[in-house]
Amino acid sequence: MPDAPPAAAPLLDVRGLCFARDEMPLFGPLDFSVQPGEALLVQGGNGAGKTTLLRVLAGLLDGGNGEVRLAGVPVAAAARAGHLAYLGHLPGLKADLTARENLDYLCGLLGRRPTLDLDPALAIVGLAGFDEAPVRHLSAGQRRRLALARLWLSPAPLWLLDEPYANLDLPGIELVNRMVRAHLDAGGGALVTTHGAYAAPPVRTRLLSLGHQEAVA
Ligand SMILES: Nc1ncnc2c1ncn2[C@@H]1O[C@H](COP(=O)(O)OP(=O)(O)OP(=O)(O)O)[C@@H](O)[C@H]1O
Repeated sequence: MPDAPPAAAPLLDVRGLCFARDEMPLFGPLDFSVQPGEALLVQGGNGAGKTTLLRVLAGLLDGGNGEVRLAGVPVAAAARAGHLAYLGHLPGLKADLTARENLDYLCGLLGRRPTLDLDPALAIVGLAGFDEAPVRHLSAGQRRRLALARLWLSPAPLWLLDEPYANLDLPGIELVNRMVRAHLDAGGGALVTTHGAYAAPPVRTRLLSLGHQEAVA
């Protein structure tokens, strides 16, 4: 009988991840993984460490101890940006560049799905017609939508989404949910932080409350 094919490595596998600030432990040790097709919801109150966790995972913040594997391979913090897509509180856009120039710049820096172009991505997030607008003229929600266009263009299978619903109207919340669902259907995975007080993606989701993890679906 032929051997069963090896199981795919998790998109993200975290072992013994701890973080302390000024020698005060904030979280950990944490052990969790994200499989292809799965979202992990990171919950906790204000100041619990959700943003810190995502920034440590994205390699934007030093000081985390433990092992982080991406698709089965240990990846040092400094090398992680090219392997995942991070959507933070601040959209990471350049205010003086136009919406389209920002996408062009970020895709040049971080890569782009070859099957997708910038204009369709702008249209998907509801920014058709805003391509030549400088980002400083966009509202907070429009900037968040532009950051979502960048996310949609990213070739990275793992998304780290910090409060992705912030500043979005109801259609924007539904847009995030559609994007997450499509990304997971295509074999991607996501970590999504939320206070739990409002929207969460309607997808196969496990829950990570900082300090303990439980299956909810
Ligand atoms: N740059 C910083 N310097 C010092 N302490 C910080 C810094 N950033 C965050 N903290 C502290 O670290 C803790 C965790 O902050 P973090 O932003 O990760 O929490 P959070 O769970 O994302 O909170 P919220 O739900 O309010 O966004 C908080 O006590 C915060 O005050």
